[in-house]
Amino acid sequence: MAQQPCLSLPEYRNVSTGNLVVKEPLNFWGGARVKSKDTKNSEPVYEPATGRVLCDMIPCGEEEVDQAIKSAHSAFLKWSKLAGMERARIMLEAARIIRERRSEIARLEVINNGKCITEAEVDIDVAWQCIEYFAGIAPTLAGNLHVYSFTYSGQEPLGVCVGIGAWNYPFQIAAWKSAPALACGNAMVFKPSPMTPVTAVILAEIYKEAGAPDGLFNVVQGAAETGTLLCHHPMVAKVSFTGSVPTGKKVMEMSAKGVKQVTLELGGKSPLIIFKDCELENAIKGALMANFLTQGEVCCNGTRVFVQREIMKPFVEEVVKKTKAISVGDPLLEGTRMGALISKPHMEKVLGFINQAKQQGAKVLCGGEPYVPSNPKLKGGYFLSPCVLDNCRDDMTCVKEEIFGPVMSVLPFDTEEEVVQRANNTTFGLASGVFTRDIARAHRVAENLQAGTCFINNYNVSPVEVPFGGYKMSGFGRENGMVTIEYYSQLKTVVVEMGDVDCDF
Ligand SMILES: NC(=O)C1=CN([C@@H]2O[C@H](COP(=O)(O)OP(=O)(O)OC[C@H]3O[C@@H](n4cnc5c(N)ncnc54)[C@H](O)[C@@H]3O)[C@@H](O)[C@H]2O)C=CC1
Ligand SMILES: C[N+](C)(C)CCCC(=O)O
Repeated sequence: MAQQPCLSLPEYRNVSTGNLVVKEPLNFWGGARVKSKDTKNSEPVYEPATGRVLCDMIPCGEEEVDQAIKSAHSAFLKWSKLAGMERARIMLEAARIIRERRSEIARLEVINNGKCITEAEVDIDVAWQCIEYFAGIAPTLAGNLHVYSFTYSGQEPLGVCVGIGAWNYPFQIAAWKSAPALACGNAMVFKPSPMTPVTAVILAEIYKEAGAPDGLFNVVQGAAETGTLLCHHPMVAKVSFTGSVPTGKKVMEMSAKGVKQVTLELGGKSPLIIFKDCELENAIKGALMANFLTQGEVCCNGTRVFVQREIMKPFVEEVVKKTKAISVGDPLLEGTRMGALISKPHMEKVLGFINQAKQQGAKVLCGGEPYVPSNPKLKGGYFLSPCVLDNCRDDMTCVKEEIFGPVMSVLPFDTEEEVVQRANNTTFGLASGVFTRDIARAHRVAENLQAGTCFINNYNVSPVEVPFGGYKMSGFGRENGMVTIEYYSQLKTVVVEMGDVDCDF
């Protein structure tokens, strides 16, 4: 096996856009970075802000996936026997190291993903908060004793869990999946998206440095083929997936063959409903937060913005003014508020949605075009000016399908009953939002919306203490919050007879 010791990584704290090349191996198992064996299927990974090759993603084959899973299994045997307090101590140390290396990890995330630095720093904070939160739960995972029937039940881990991640929150997704898994006593093999292979391996190094047994958190690189190998492997007990609906269905099918548990965190086309009695300035800020974080590449974004007709004009005027003022450019600069989309094909897909919207009668109020920053080193980057679409109708493609780009569709409505019905008229159900000063209306609308989250008078705030996940085709299972423990553990019931066996035979 081509194993290498933990490398001392270059100082990422000082890298700038356009000058980093990652050469270190990006897999991790057995407590060390591992070079992929077969380079023939390697794919270039691009820096979104420049279009330059950042590194090669060399997918893991069957033998390597097997090694990673076996490494996880041997760690699981040790880790699952530790007391919750001991697991917590190691996880808290991992959270502390992430905090210490925040700036360096955030910069790497920016270079690989294209999002702006202020957002990436928040993502890294959410990652260590998530690990800290689940570390806090680990010692509390005691069972229940039913004294008079003398039975007891307790939570046991599942075994080796697989995490499959998307490219929009690479480090944070790795933390959201590994923290509850490890807190419950499981081990994990994580496969990042082939487009963002760079930061998950740093999380693996951090867990090791914090004292985790070798093999506890492993990283295998690859795309669909490697993901398939993971889902089919007989030693895997669970798959937690973040990504698109079509791939989520495949993951579920493959997992069904081995009766593996599944968590699916899939796409969305979430509604944001703005009533005329709202505080308009906050509603406008909410609409921007609901659409333009991470260049609009966020699964829970509120991309269908329903605005009550009476306030449509002032809303649109101000939203367009603020959208035009978003500074797009070098994502590593403090002043930038929107970076580059993940890839050229993805940018073209988003532009295709905008063109189709125009053909179907939507009006582009601003943006929606490739943007070339003045800095020459960014001229090959995948930048797009943020876009607001007016004259939208519910039957348009831009209103029905997940675009995953900086495109807000604005739709007028008249009554609460009508808008709730239209908001629910989708196969997705990840998130939703409502702006109103009427507290009774806010709760009524939240109750009637078919979505896993409803934000009242804000959008896209997801503290790690609260569950996050979808209704309908946006998936099932939850991430974050106490409830996630249920998705990474199983219950053992022990029945104790205190007298003689009452036998019918
Ligand atoms: N819910 C969300 O947060 C996300 C939604 N999306 C949506 O999906 C679209 C396509 O993006 P992709 O990155 O191609 O998403 P995808 O769903 O194909 O990929 C997500 C992950 O699944 C892996 N994967 C792909 N095929 C697999 C298979 N057969 N078995 C196991 N794993 C497999 C990928 O390598 C990646 O790690 C986006 O344009 C967006 O609309 C994408 C990323 C995240
Ligand atoms: C961090 N947050 C809540 C804005 C989005 C996380 C979900 C995703 O992976 O898109």
